[in-house]
Amino acid sequence: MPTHVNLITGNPNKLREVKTILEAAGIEVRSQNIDLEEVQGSIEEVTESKCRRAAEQAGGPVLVDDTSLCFKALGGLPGPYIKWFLQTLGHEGLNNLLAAYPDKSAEAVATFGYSAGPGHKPILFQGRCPGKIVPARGPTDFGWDPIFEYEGKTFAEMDKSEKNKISHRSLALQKLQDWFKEQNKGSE
Ligand SMILES: O=c1nc[nH]c2c1ncn2[C@H]1C[C@H](O)[C@@H](COP(=O)(O)OP(=O)(O)OP(=O)(O)O)O1
Ligand SMILES: [Mg+2]
Repeated sequence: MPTHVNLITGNPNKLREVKTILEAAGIEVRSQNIDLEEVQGSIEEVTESKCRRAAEQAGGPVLVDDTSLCFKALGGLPGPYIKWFLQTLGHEGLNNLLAAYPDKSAEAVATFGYSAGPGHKPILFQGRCPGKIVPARGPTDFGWDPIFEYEGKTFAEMDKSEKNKISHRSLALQKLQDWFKEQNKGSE
């Protein structure tokens, strides 16, 4: 296990969740807020490019998190473009996108990219959480949490610890920790 990671993000809510999850496993989370250009493409392409840029700009090992929200009825859109859809349409507009479809199911997808430094190929770790899109319920402090329902509760209605147990982000970070452990074995 590395003793720390450098999470490059401009999102304080993400940072808080990643800190809670990784610091429980003994990995210190440092962070730099570098504004990274985000390209278009598949979820994996977007994360890989974001991670490469982050490593170049930070000049060392980095971790990034790119989060998608995929609507089944829309063939996976907005996907990695959820940030712009959310900013432009809001919670109500996102619900309205699905008005024409009976299927409200969605998937929250966290894709972390880890790079050992500039020029090193990013390694991706993905976690997916199934849910459905509902009219907003609960506190509105983090993104689309109020409109994403998992087993009867929106993410916003859950305690932070409850969300962190089942979320897309915690599933992805579990894979990252498993990989760190594997790497350690190899070097022993
Ligand atoms: O667990 C989450 N629950 C609710 N909303 C969330 C979550 N995780 C990300 N989000 C929001 C933030 C942004 O509107 C979009 C993802 O965009 P994304 O580019 O990954 O995040 P960002 O630009 O805020 O931060 P960063 O500097 O790490 O790229 O979904
Ligand atoms: Mg972003």
